[in-house]
Amino acid sequence: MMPHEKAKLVLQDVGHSWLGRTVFEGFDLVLRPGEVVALVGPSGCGKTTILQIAAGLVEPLRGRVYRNYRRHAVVFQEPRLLPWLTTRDNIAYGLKVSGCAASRRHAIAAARALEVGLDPEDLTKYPVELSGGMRQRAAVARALAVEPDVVFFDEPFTAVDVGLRRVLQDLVIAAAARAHFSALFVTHDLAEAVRVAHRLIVLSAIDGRVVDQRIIAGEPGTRDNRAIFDIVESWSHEAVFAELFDADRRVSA
Ligand SMILES: Nc1ncnc2c1ncn2[C@@H]1O[C@H](COP(=O)(O)OP(=O)(O)OP(=O)(O)O)[C@@H](O)[C@H]1O
Repeated sequence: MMPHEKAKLVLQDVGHSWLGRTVFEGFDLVLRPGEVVALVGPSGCGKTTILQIAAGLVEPLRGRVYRNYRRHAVVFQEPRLLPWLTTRDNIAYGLKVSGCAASRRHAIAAARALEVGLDPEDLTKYPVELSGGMRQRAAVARALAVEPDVVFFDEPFTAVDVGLRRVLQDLVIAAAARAHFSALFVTHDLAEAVRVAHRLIVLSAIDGRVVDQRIIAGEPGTRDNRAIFDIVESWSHEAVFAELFDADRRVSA
C-alpha cells in the first residue's frame, strides 16, 4: 500500500550499488501531485541511478518504490529520436504504441509540437534535418504527448546552449502548470533547479547521502532571472553546496 496516500511516487530507504560498489543508501522521496522536485549533486553522486530506479528502468538493490500514477515519460540528456521516423511520428510514437488512431495522434503531435515551439513544417522533417535544440524540443513534445502524470527529466538541457536552455526550462514550467504533472528533475545546475522546481534535494558526491532538502521560495515561473541569481548567489556560500560549486569550478577551469 502507498505509504503516503496522495503521493504519486514514493522511494523508501532505497539504496543501490553498481559492480559491488555502493553508490547511495537510505534515499527517501515523496513526490506529490503537481510537484517538481529537483535532484542536484556533483557528477557521479548517483542522480541518474536514482532517476532510473524511480522510473522503473533499474531495479533497486535495497528499499521500496511505490507508484500511484497511470503513465510516466522520460526526457534524457540526448533526444533519442528514431532517425527513420519524421518529427511527427517521433512525437506520436508512444501514442501509436498504445493504440491511438492516426488522425488523433497526429493532432496531438501537432499540438505538442506547437507547445514546444516547433514550426508546423518541422513535423514532416526527419531528426537529421533538425538542429540539436529542435531535437530536444521534439523529445519534450514526445514526453508530453502521452499525457503523463509523472515526468522524469535526466539533465535534459545540459547539451543545449545557455539561451535555449532557458527557453526549454520555461517550456517545462509552462507545460507542468498546464498539465499538472509531477516531475523529478535531475541536474547539476543549481540555477536550473531553482528555476524549474518547487523543492530541491541535494546529494553528496562522497556517499550519495542527502545533504540538504529545501523548498524554493515562490512558484516555478514566478521567479525572474534576478530572483534566481540572488537565490543561487546566497546559497553558493553555504557548505551544503560546496561540492556542487567546486565541481563547477573544476569543469570551467
Ligand atoms: N550501469 C552502470 N554500471 C556500472 N556502474 C554504473 C552504472 N551506472 C552508473 N554507474 C556508476 O554509478 C555512479 C553514479 O552514477 P550516476 O550516473 O547515477 O551519477 P550522476 O550523479 O547522475 O552523474 P552525472 O551527473 O555525471 O550524470 C558512478 O560512479 C557511475 O560510474
